[in-house]
Order: sequence, then C-alpha cells, then structure tokens
Amino acid sequence: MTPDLMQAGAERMQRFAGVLPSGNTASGGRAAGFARPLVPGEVDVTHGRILYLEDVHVAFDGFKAINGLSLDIAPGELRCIIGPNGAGKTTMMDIITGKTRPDRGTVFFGSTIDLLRHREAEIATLGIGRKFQKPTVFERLSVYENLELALATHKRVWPSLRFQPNGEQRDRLAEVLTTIHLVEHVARTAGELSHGQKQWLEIGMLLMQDPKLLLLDEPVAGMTDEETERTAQLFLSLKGRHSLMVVEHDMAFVRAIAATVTVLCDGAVLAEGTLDEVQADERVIEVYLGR
Ligand SMILES: Nc1ncnc2c1ncn2[C@@H]1O[C@H](COP(=O)(O)OP(=O)(O)OP(=O)(O)O)[C@@H](O)[C@H]1O
Repeated sequence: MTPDLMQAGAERMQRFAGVLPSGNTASGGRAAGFARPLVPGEVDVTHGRILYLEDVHVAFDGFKAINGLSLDIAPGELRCIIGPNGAGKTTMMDIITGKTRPDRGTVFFGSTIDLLRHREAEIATLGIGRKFQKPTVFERLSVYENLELALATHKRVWPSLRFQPNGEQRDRLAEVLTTIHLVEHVARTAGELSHGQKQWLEIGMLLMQDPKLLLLDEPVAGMTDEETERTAQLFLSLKGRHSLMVVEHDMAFVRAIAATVTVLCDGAVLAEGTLDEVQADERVIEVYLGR
C-alpha cells in the first residue's frame, strides 16, 4: 500500500474512532493485525487491514451503483453489511471478487495486493472465498465428496474425482466437518440435506480452500430459527482465523454475530458502528430500518 493510502485509511479510522466499539479489537480485529510476522504466501496485514476500499465508483449506464465507497476490514474481523435494496451491497462484493470492474477507486487485499490488477479467477486463488445466497453444492455427491472436491479443485488436481487427499488434508476435512456440524451426515448425499445443512456444506467447501477473507451474501435467508442460531455459532467460531464480510437483512442474526455493522446506502457508507449505534442513527432509520 502506498503511503497515501495508509494515510487516508488512518484518517478514516480516526474519524470512526468515536463510534467503533472496543469489540472491534477484542474480536481478533485491528490489533491482531499489527506486528504479525509475514510468512511467504500469507497476505500482508501488517497495517491492520485485510481489505481496503477507497473512493470506489461504478456506474451502470450512467446510474451510480457505487458512489465513493470507502471501507476497511481488519484481519480476523467479522463485519456485517446492511442496507436497503439497491444500496450496492452485491455490487461491492462483485468488485472485491473481480466480477465487476470499478470506474475508479482503490481496492486492496492486505497491504500489497491490488485486486484491480487481478482477474476474477485469480482473486479466488488469492484467498478470497465468496458464498452466494443460494447453495450450490453437488447434490448427488456425498457431504465428504463435496468437501474432497472443493479441496481437489483448489489444488487444481485434474480430473478432480481421482484426487486422493493426503493425511494432513484428511485431518483438515475432518476439522471442517466438525466446524460445519455435519460429522453425522458425512455419508449422506448433499441432495438429502436440509437447506441450512446445504448452506453449511457450501461454507465448508469454501473453508477447505482456507480463505483469508470470506464474503457471504444473506447466509441465513430461508433457514429455520435453529439453523440460524447454529450459523451464528459457526460464524463466531470462524472469526479470528478468517475475516468475514456478511451481507444480511436478518437483524437478530446481525445482533448475534457482529461487533461492527456498516450501513450502505446509494453506493456509499452511510453509517458504521455497533448495531445499537447504527439503529439509533436517524439517517439509517429513515432509509432502512424505519420502513
Ligand atoms: N449489471 C448491472 N446493470 C445495471 N444496473 C445494475 C447492475 N448491477 C446492479 N445494478 C443496479 O445497481 C444498484 C445496486 O445494486 P445491488 O444489487 O448491488 O444492490 P444490493 O444492495 O445488493 O441490493 P439487494 O439488497 O436488493 O440485493 C441497483 O439499483 C441495481 O439495479
């Protein structure tokens, strides 16, 4: 990251210093990023940010979908993004993952990786995993085979179905199965799972690729209350080791998981803080929560 970028980010952090909750660091957030030794292949988070967006703009046929968006996420942080329909949440994720090119702005992964210089397929291999709203698991394969396939695809083994995980990879698979609460369902085909279990399996498939940053779009939509609660536990168990950006409309779920909530509106950040803080913000009530 250039000194200019660092300066701009530092200034923005200062601006939010009054509203950022202390939980931001307690969650393994900003403080955890500083002074972390850099291992080859790891993302450089020595400046305390895993993701950094500065003054990003995108227009579709003249319509400004993203309009001066600036945002940063700390290593290990779990950030919730809320906002009305059309606020630009999906477009923001499309920009981070290289699906949409901004007209201008800065998008960095860690301090050194300029995401705008990478194609979508490359970004996936850099350590950014994305989960869309609908689960896209392989229905006819077992839970185990789905996870195995995710690993094989990541390792670019071809043909993937002939891939045999080594001991370390089998351990990782077992660990992920426990994390996503599917140990007892390992031999079932994905098609037999409930909606919530399919969502967990897809998250597990992303975890097999050990992403540094996970982008999750409305992960609890369509889940039962019990599944939603278990998903909250799952996400809380992931933060610290992974950074998570979760777009969600379910406020009870947001309350359960997020230390910091960012409210997007008209393609820019309208407010940022704890859920209580943003819920008390008159502008947020007017455009989103009060309706
Ligand atoms: N490819 C596109 N072409 C034209 N307009 C687009 C395109 N993608 C998004 N938009 C518009 O940009 C705005 C932001 O859309 P986006 O899907 O990012 O919002 P969102 O916050 O994710 O909304 P929702 O909560 O409904 O999913 C919307 O007005 C949308 O119609």
